[in-house]
Amino acid sequence: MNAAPLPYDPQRLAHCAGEIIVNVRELSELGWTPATSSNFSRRMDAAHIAITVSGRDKGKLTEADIMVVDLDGQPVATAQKSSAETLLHTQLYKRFPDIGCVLHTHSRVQTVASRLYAGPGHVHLEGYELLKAFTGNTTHEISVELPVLPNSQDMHTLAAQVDCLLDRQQMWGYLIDGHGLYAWGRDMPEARRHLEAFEFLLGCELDLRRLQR
Ligand SMILES: CSC[C@@H](O)[C@@H](O)C(=O)COP(=O)(O)O
Ligand SMILES: [Zn+2]
Repeated sequence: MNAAPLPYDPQRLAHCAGEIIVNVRELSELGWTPATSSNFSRRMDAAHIAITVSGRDKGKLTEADIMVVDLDGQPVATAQKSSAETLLHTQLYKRFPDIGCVLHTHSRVQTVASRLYAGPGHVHLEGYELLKAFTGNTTHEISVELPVLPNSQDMHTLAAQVDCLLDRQQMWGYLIDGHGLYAWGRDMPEARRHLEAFEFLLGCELDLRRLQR
């Protein structure tokens, strides 16, 4: 008996999975995905998202660790369990049709910064040449407020907080207190550039705080 045809293009899944695997291996080598933390996704088409399976070692991903969900986060043609934080990915894809990639990491710099700036609720980034790494910015003479949200194990609570922020401002990422960073872009290179820029700028802010004490 023939199996039912897949509702997505398997070659597109292979392409997206390959992109996730290669990039996440590099991020893991930097120490940004400790202890199976972090999750990653890529838009495949208008209705399907390739996303990491929950609980996998992100430094050792293979194609078997990437699955497909729909825009409501429901698994498609698989019994695997997607990331516990799937809703934080799908809310972005649903809301912004041009977002193509969402990256979430737990680096030490991101985690320490999230603790230090949870009180004010944002990290003020100003005067850095690297602010031009964020799409749309053409000068260092601007400021970017990176939001810091309270952590929660309830993804609906977190997603509601993110939605409130997205109603008010254009943004390329946010921190969650004691947790890590979400960053995104239209494709993998853009999302990765934003993620690396946040990591670098947060590292600068932490160094400045230490040196100015
Ligand atoms: C291993 S602790 C980190 C998790 O609780 C979570 O924050 C995380 O980033 C990974 O969850 P996952 O379900 O593997 O996508
Ligand atoms: Zn996480």
